[in-house]
Amino acid sequence: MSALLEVSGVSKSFDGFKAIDNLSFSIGEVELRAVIGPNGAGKTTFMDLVTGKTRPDSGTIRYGSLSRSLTGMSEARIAQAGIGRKFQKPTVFEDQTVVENLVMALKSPRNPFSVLIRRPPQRDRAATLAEQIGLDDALDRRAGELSHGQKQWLEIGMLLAQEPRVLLVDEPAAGMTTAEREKTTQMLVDAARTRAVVVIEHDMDFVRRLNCRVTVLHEGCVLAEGPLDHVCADPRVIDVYLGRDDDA
Ligand SMILES: Nc1ncnc2c1ncn2[C@@H]1O[C@H](COP(=O)(O)OP(=O)(O)OP(=O)(O)O)[C@@H](O)[C@H]1O
Repeated sequence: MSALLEVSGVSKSFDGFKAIDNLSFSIGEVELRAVIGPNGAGKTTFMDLVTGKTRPDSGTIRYGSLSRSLTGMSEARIAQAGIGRKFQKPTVFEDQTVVENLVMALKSPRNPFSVLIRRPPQRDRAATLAEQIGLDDALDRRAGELSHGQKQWLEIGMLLAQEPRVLLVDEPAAGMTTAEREKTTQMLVDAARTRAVVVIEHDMDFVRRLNCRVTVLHEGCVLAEGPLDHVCADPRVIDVYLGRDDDA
């Protein structure tokens, strides 16, 4: 499997504290990966480094066919290059409808007025995305009226509209009902059929349903990696993560 994203020997300290410590991590072109680990393990900082929000002190992050490292690029340029990120809190345009949100997010052309003049290809593409995220019966509803779970799906749809090659998703299941979690699992599994999807999650039932390779981070580096049952049986993982009631 060829790597789409390759993090090599990356370190990042905050005020002398090593949040990421010589981290090496790679993900394939088409892959679903869960990243788990105790609080403070460096999961969010890892995503901040990949998206350019935070600059590494050392190491390289290579992506796709780009010959240069992502580490010198701006956040906007990294996003344009095909790395999308979903934060924990949904950020949708509450006053716009579902279809308007999706049309605005479409890769090109980025023109909100196309919704008003109902340019068919864009509306059609938005409707297809709405179907993918289970909101096809809510196309003309204001995003502000949606439930928390539906807003999360809308944001996933808006990210998919950008046609990312890598999608980074931070704790998608937080605050969702069981039914919403199951739907979200399916959405991420489907999204990973054509791209790389990396999911940070604490909910182990959710991770189990993703049925994918798991990377366990601890103190800023990879503690274990492999199928969920394999990493869950690792005494080091039990010791630092699963065995601790406050983290599991
Ligand atoms: N901007 C920052 N300034 C100072 N310290 C930071 C900063 N960002 C992260 N850290 C520290 O780096 C460490 C790793 O934090 P990070 O948020 O990446 O962990 P995490 O694995 O995502 O944790 P959680 O599961 O609680 O979200 C923590 O000790 C955190 O306090």
